Amino acid sequence: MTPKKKRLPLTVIGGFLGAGKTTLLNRWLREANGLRMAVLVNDFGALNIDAGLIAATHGDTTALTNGCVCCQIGDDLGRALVDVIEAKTPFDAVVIEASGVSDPWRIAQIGMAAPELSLEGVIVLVDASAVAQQSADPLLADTLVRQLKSADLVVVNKADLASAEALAGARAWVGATAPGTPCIETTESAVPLALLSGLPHADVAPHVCGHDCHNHHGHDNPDHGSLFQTWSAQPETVIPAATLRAWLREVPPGVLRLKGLLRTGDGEWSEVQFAGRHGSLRKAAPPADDTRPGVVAIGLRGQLPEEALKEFFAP
Ligand SMILES: Nc1nc2c(ncn2[C@@H]2O[C@H](COP(=O)(O)OP(=O)(O)OP(=O)(O)O)[C@@H](O)[C@H]2O)c(=O)[nH]1
Repeated sequence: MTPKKKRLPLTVIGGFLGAGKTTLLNRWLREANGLRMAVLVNDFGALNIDAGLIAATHGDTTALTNGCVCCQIGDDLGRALVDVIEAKTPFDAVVIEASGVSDPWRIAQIGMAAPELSLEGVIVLVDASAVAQQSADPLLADTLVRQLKSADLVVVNKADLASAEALAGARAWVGATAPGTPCIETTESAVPLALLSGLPHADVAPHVCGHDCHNHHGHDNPDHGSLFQTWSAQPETVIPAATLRAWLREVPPGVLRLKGLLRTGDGEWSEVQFAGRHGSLRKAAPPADDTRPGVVAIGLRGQLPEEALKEFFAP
């Protein structure tokens, strides 16, 4: 019997800004243990900080640039997927991290167009500690709902930061928005890699969700690129860790998400993160290549405090 050529499983990770997508990706890469995973990362912003954070520890990461993967860089994604499919040393799986403001289902559709790929599923993360506030914001709600409706599996993450009441609220919101979609709760995006093969295979049934797919994955308002705005800088000077920590305690209003890799001392680098009202700073290995420091902030258009950001990061 001739063995059937195995199609490359594709998984798309989506979810709102800061929900834990990169954390999940890094976890899987740590667990991959001999599996060769191709990772395509898209950030909403001029600098692709995520690719830097992942590439700092793992290889085979392709940064997709130019904003939101689903509506602006279909070609880039297509080209990156062809490279993965045609790689001399074959990959075992491909994972795409969608930007925090994009619709992961659109990305999955681009992937499904390639006969060499088979869609394992779309995993959508939700920040348990912030989703109540985010979904109540009329300007953010549509993006969150669209993401959730794309999911084959919903991961309610950051359970450690949420009160019992907030967790119950997040669970109820997921249940009402994407009824019947499997949902798990995690801290630090603890979704085992082994779970991948258990996801519905969209090449068998386009989407196992119990709804009309067209409506279910409605894309009536894909223009989220104009809803959000980014600001970025590449500060060459050292910003001491204590100064950054103090700033993170009082991030100016209007910043929904901020992340970066910065110099915090002589030969010392730190990863700065802010999402859902929580900021953190941790030491990072100095980048091996000539990566420059960089920081990206995201907010609703017109609400990003650009002057305050510039004053602090790029005076
Ligand atoms: N306390 C806590 N922090 C978490 C958890 N998961 C992720 N984080 C932190 O939250 C911040 C954002 O996590 P990321 O994995 O970068 O989120 P993301 O969804 O990739 O963010 P974007 O790409 O900007 O949309 C980082 O500082 C993480 O270390 C969690 O379960 N609990």
